[in-house]
Amino acid sequence: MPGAGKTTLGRALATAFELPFRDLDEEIVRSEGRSVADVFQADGEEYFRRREAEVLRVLLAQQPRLVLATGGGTPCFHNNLELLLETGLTLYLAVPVPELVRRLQHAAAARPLLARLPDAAALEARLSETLAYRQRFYDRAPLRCAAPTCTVEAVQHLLATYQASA
Ligand SMILES: Nc1ncnc2c1ncn2[C@@H]1O[C@H](COP(=O)(O)OP(=O)(O)O)[C@@H](O)[C@H]1O
Ligand SMILES: O=C(O)C1=C[C@@H](OP(=O)(O)O)[C@@H](O)[C@H](O)C1
Ligand SMILES: [Mg+2]
Repeated sequence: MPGAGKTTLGRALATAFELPFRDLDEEIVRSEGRSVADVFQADGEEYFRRREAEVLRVLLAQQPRLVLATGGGTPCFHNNLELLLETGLTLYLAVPVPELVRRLQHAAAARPLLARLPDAAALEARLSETLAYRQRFYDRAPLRCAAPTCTVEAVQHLLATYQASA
């Protein structure tokens, strides 16, 4: 979900694992030469999702070993989840909606699907609806950590347990 901490934790995990880090939104921004908000505004969500799927495929083909922070919607469109499950190890950051609201209420403008909502109650309603639809995708990730313990150390522990059971 937006605000779950994918970009923040992904960067820290990449440092800890000494792997390159990429943020899919940043790759789209680089490829498009404009912000995510501008892409949504000028060309709409369908266009953004098409570019998101294309940029994801190019990135994974070019750089198979990396830590990748996706966007919150990435696994829910264009079979991206199947690709992510086949090519890598996916981690779902489960963060309760009220905590997402706390993190995003002053930063929603940069996230077009959450922009222009009148107040925190509307933001909470939008996030709850979005999560209710997306949960089925997020639950397919083999690794999951729940706030407030989505730390580098927690993920290292999760990975060790996962690898020991593989
Ligand atoms: N573990 C955390 N605890 C509290 N705030 C966090 C945490 N991780 C990220 N944040 C804050 O939440 C906001 C969204 O983080 P970000 O990494 O951009 O999330 P995402 O990429 O999932 O949308 C930022 O303001 C960030 O500083
Ligand atoms: O949840 C979503 O559909 C989106 C999340 C955003 O990324 P973050 O999850 O990093 O905010 C970005 O990809 C776009 O605004 C759409
Ligand atoms: Mg992000």
